Amino acid sequence: MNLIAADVGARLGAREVLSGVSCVLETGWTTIVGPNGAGKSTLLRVLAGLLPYQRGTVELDGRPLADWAPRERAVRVAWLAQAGEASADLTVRDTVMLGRLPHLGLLGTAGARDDAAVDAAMDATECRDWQYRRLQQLSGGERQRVLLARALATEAPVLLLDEPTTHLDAPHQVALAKLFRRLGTTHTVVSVLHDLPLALHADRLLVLCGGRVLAHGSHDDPVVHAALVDAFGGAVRIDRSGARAMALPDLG
Ligand SMILES: Nc1ncnc2c1ncn2[C@@H]1O[C@H](COP(=O)(O)OP(=O)(O)OP(=O)(O)O)[C@@H](O)[C@H]1O
Repeated sequence: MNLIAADVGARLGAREVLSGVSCVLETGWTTIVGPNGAGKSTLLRVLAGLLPYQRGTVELDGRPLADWAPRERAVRVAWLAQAGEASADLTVRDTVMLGRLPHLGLLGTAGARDDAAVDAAMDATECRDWQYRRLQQLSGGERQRVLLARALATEAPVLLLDEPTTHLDAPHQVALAKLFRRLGTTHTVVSVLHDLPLALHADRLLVLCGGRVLAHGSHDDPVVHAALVDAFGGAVRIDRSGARAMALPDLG
């Protein structure tokens, strides 16, 4: 399932935050990178149908996003917010079960299918061991893994994840990158990441700066590397000496 943005322009207040953004997001793991304020979260919110835009079109599987009924869209597009909201009083399991809401009927009764999806999502982010603890009893990184599990529990074919690795330690960041790579073989995974070394493991990078797409392509594309250096004003250098390019801070 793909998401296609064509010439999207979006304003927040009086500011034009996205200008002429076009991109095709399809099966695979794409990471959006760019400096603070580049418009990454705004683009993700537009793609999720959470923010109206003033120009252009966004289509999910060939149909304008706005034409999808909210529940139809919610079972196809999962969303993880940058600072995800969750009730501190809920248990981990109940929080992850909220990801099943778009699937539940009018009575809202979860069945075996929902339980299985919740178990699989908790296993994927390693939070099943504390499924009966409340969110208020978790650390920042543990909470983040629960919120990611909530998004995964939707079993949506399109995952839009705003800074999913926030608060995570190195082993869990690596585990997530592996998960996204694996999911990317069947799903459309779009993440916003600030961690460039990790971002370069995505199948494709979308470099955003000043609300415009500077480049969109493979992690080994020199045009993408040049756009990264451009976007970060030379604070980043790309080392292409190894089997896979690395983005490194350039301290001069
Ligand atoms: N409610 C708002 N009203 C006006 N401008 C806003 C509003 N929210 C965000 N902006 C501006 O829109 C621009 C894009 O914001 P956005 O959150 O999309 O950036 P980002 O690339 O995700 O940044 P970061 O890396 O800091 O998370 C920023 O310049 C920001 O100041």
